[in-house]
Amino acid sequence: MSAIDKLTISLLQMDIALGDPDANFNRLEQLMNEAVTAEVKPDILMFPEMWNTGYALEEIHQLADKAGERTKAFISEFAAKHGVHVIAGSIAEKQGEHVRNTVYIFDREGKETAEYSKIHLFRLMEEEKYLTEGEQIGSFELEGIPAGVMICYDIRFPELARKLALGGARILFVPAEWPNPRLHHWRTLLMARAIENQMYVVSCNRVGKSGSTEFFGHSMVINPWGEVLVEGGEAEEILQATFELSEVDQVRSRIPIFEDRRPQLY
Ligand SMILES: NC(=O)CCC(=O)C(=O)O
Repeated sequence: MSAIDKLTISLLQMDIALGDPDANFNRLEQLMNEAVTAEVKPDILMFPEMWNTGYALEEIHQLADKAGERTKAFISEFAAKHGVHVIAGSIAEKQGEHVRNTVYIFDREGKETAEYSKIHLFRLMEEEKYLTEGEQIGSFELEGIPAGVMICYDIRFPELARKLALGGARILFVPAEWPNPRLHHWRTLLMARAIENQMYVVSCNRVGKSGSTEFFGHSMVINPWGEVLVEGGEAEEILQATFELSEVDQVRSRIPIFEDRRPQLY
């Protein structure tokens, strides 16, 4: 059993201004202030992929946050002030000569506890031409709960989700910028990752347009049985779900796939 059982998460399904970090920081701050109020106090906030710049890849080396300093200061202060965990979407982060697509995780005290850089770069959006891939998987603990994080295209690689699950993950977080016309893939892959690994899958996708590319939202929280607890529409919104980690144990003991695996054969 995990340290705490019940968690409430708020997903900030936002539009992203292409190549305009100031506008994106301002919009995100407004949404964060709407998401955490005296009446509503989620345990976790989560944002979409590359929310600081969008896919402004040709200018990404100028626009990326240097060592993530601006993002880290901003999120850390908010997390500590409101006592909330933050899965800070991902940002374009500059480290020396390299720009990576990186997610930072903050705890309720505002301390950064983990980071993960996308390991599978998406050629259809030319990420591999401008970005450097990460070299480590995204395993971490959130208040004693083993968890994992993958970014967008990563969900097409079931081996990665399985590795995180075998490492103990009970929740998988997926920030994304997943566009039309692949809604069917988005929903199916997220549900598959939840069902096959019997864990919660929590995804936050952006909305809006970038040139001719349209992003459809449909952020989702899916339980370990594969049921969708909440799903966004196609406009900006804050989605919320409350779930119990003990459901992971219930599903895993009902159909014990982790005991029945035959990895010696495959
Ligand atoms: N930002 C991304 O990784 C997009 C992935 C995507 O659209 C896909 O179909 O895969």
